[in-house]
Amino acid sequence: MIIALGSKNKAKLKAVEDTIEDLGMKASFISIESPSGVSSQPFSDEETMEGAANRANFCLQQMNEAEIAIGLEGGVIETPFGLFLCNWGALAERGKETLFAGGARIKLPEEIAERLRAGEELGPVMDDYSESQGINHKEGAIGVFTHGLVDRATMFSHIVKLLIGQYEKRKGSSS
Ligand SMILES: O=P(O)(O)OP(=O)(O)OP(=O)(O)OC[C@H]1O[C@@H](n2cnc3c(O)ncnc32)[C@H](O)[C@@H]1O
Repeated sequence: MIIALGSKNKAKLKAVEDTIEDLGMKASFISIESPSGVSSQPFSDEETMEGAANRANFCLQQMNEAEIAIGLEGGVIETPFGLFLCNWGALAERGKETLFAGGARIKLPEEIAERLRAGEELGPVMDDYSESQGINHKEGAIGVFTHGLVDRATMFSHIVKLLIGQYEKRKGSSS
């Protein structure tokens, strides 16, 4: 079985690799850059979900050899308690309804939230905050603000498991 991923982001690649290994799946995976079709900093669950679904569907269209394609998208969501990280995954399969799964959420510190509300993107803001480069490919904001206990790859691997689990359940139900 071939699984396609609609991104070249290292944390997302690791999440899919780790999941295939953890689940002992007989699967190989390929990845291509896929457009999200939403703003570069999604600001709601709906926009983040749409980005994930667009990436998965684009990827499946481009990759004929793939049975399923996964799109993973990061965003933020405004709540009465502050601005929270939100992450979504979508799994596309030919002729079937797209499956969705959401990831863990944590509140962003107000100094980060204010910069996002003013129009900046989380990736560069996190690099600036951490005095590092490419945090979105490494531990991510979730890793930085959980003292490394849950990094971006771990958070996304949970989403990928939720997607593969729903896919397997659907496959089992229809056979
Ligand atoms: O290559 P792609 O797949 O586009 O990965 P990305 O990290 O650049 O893009 P996302 O669509 O996942 O995230 C949207 C924006 O939010 C940033 N972002 C999201 N989650 C983040 C996190 O946990 N840490 C740092 N930046 C994050 C990211 O860098 C983008 O600027």
